[in-house]
Amino acid sequence: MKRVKNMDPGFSVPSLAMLEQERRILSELGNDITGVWDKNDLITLFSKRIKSLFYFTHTIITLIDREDETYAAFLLDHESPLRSRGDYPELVSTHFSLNEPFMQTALQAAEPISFLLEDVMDQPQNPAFLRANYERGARKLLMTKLMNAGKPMGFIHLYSDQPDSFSEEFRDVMKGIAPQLASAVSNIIKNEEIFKKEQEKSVLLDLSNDIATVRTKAELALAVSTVLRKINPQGGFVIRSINEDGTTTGPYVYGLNQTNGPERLIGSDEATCPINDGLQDRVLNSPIPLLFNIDREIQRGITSAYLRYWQTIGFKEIVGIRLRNGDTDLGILFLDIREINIRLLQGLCSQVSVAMANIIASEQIIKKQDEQAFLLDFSSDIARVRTKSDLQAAISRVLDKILQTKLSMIRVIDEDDRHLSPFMYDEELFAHTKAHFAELRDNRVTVDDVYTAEVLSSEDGIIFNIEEELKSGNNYAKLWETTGLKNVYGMPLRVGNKNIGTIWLLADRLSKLMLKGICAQISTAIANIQANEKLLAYKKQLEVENDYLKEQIKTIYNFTEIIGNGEQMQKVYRLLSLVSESNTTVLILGETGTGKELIARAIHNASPRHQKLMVKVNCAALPANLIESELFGHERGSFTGAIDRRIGKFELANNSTLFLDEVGELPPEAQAKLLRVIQERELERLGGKQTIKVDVRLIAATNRNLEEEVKAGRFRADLYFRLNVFPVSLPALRERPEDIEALTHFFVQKYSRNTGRKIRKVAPKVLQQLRSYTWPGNVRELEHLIERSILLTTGDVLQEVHLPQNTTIDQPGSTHLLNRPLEEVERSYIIEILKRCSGKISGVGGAAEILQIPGNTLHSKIKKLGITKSDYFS
Ligand SMILES: Nc1ncnc2c1ncn2[C@@H]1O[C@H](COP(=O)(O)OP(=O)(O)OP(=O)(O)O)[C@@H](O)[C@H]1O
Repeated sequence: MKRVKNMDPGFSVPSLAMLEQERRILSELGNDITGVWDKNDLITLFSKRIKSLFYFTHTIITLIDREDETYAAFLLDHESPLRSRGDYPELVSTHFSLNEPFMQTALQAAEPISFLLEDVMDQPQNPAFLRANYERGARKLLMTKLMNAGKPMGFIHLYSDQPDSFSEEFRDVMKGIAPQLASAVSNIIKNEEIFKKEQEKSVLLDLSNDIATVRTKAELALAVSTVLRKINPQGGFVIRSINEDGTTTGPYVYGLNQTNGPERLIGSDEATCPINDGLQDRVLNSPIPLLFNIDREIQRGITSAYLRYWQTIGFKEIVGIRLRNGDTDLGILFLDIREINIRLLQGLCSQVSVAMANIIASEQIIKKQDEQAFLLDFSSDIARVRTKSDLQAAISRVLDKILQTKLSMIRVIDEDDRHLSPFMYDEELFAHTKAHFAELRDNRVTVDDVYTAEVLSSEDGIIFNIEEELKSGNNYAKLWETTGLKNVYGMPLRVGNKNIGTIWLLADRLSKLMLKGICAQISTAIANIQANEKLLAYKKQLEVENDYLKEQIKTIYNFTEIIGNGEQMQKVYRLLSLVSESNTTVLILGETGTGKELIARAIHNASPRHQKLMVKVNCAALPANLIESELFGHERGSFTGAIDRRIGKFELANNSTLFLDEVGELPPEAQAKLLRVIQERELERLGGKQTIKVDVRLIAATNRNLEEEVKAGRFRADLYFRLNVFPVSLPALRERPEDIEALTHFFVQKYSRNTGRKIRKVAPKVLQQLRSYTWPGNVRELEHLIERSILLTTGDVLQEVHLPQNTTIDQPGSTHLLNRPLEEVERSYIIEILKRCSGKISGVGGAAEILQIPGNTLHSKIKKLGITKSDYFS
């Protein structure tokens, strides 16, 4: 509706009625405008009323931003011809500088001022919207300043496609209604602010209602999604929480809209990113929300996987704001929104933070409860453990199957408090690197070893990151790497305050509480196993001692009763009283059957060690290949036939006396070992690695002339000197005939008692016979003779003894064998065979082989029959 007056400048005098109408319209407009609170209302009202009076094509209201000296569109006309332009959104969102010539002119003008677009649009600094309007047909622009509290707050721009538009009258009208327009704009701004605040309040209030009931992550995700929908219905969000390690973050909860595609990052491995990635750290350090352009951040070189993922799902700009509870950073809320409303976001974040802290706290409580329940289960499993295999089973059940944790190695500290021996490990785990594993396993690790020392001295163990250990050249790391797990947990095993070993577990993650609990349980189990093993060893030792004792009781009569008070034996007694109480090594020399063992027992019984059993080893009675095992013991599997661990006689005699009978018969290797044990007072079992300290008193005996044996090279001189510390020589029976009577009476009594006979006397003739015999088998021979004779005696007097005829012994092949006792025949026959074998008893071509009896049996027979070397070497 073009106004006639404007269309025809010549028609200058308006009719009264027209003026009236104009005044009425303007006054109505003024009244109506002051009541406007909404942007659309204002522009509609303005266009409706003014366009019926004056001609213009479209309008726009801009507002000045004093802070950054700019102005930007505030109120747009729906009829603007610019709307069809591609750059329209940019034009209406651009903040133009106030300091360009066009705007400066408009600002300085006291009254509405018009411009011909042609004149101003191409001036270099002038705003782009001038040319844009021109291109859409506008020719003239009228700028009317809107004032608020004496300062310009903005402009109403009116455009016309007629270069002669905007008459003086129109400018007067605009000047007249400018204050009302300004106050309407102020109202709208205020109204918008109030509305915005109300909206914020209602958003936060709704959120706080929702948040109050949040207990789980899913509920938190829902609450944040709901609030976000109000702020930006299209946007998604991700909350990344700070992991336990304090250096990385991972996705915590998220809400991505439908267009954002699959949420594949969540829970996947790459989702964990370092905090210091150049973006997350910036957000965490900023008290206000930060807006990021994702493409730009990636161009800047930030490589974190979440950023690339967001790019692929179409996020363009992201606002990041830190989530904190008190002084503790919890994580970051990333929102897919373009506009930052600091107050709203801060309100949102503080509520989310509280909810998140609550969820984390309740998750921790649940986790702790789960862990405690788990440890309780484990502890009841462990309580049943008695053996290593029980423990291995319990560990594999719990660690492997439930915690995805592998046992690399348990080492326990040896008795020497210095070395650590492998106690348990999972060989399967290193199946591909068997050789390397075996090499490291067999290393004699000590408590001073770098990693072991570090672990043993730590309070709660050390976590070794395998990747970092590889870089730093840790030799074990190459082995660990093959398992594909990330960390090694080296933990001390302790019972009370005492370190008992180390445990090395492989896992990606383990909680401290669990680790401590598991290690405490395993420590107890190991201590129990060790105690149990000790108990079994004691039991075994007791059994061995017991067997030994039983065996000894069969052969031992009355140790303290040594018969014979003659001059020769008195000398012996004097020596015994000198040496018994000390720990000195005694070497007892004497022919066979002179009572060397008896004297050895007498020394032991008179020594402070008498509470414990004296242990005897007959060095002649054992095959050479078993002597070492007999003396020093062996570990299981140390040689063929060693099916069980065995304690040697040396260990058995710990804190007691070891009697080495027939020491002259020891083979050379055994002599060397014996020497070492005597020198060092410690030994190693065959096939064993551990050294065992022993406190043993040695008594050795031999019927050989050891000096000659040394000279002949059959006996080590150094061993001889070690044994010959305190020699005691026992007289042959023929050298002490004065004792024969007492010995005879002693044996008569003993065997009468044993056989139930009542022989009270020995005929003088018999005593005479006994005294005149040469006794090659010494006291033993006398004892056996009396035993035999008693069986043949019928009355209560021993009237007859059957002494061997020395002259006939040497002729066993003769007819004299007839009419002789079986034992004598046996004796003569054995001597004959021994002569033929040049004294060789066992082995190929030995007497035992010819006689077809075991070597040990032949030894016993030789002893029993009183056969000496002089019998067959003469
Ligand atoms: N003085 C003694 N009083 C009582 N019995 C004795 C005496 N001397 C030896 N005997 C007895 O003689 C037997 C042989 O003694 P013993 O075994 O001690 O001799 P030995 O010298 O060790 O013999 P061998 O060298 O053959 O091993 C034993 O039964 C022992 O009790």
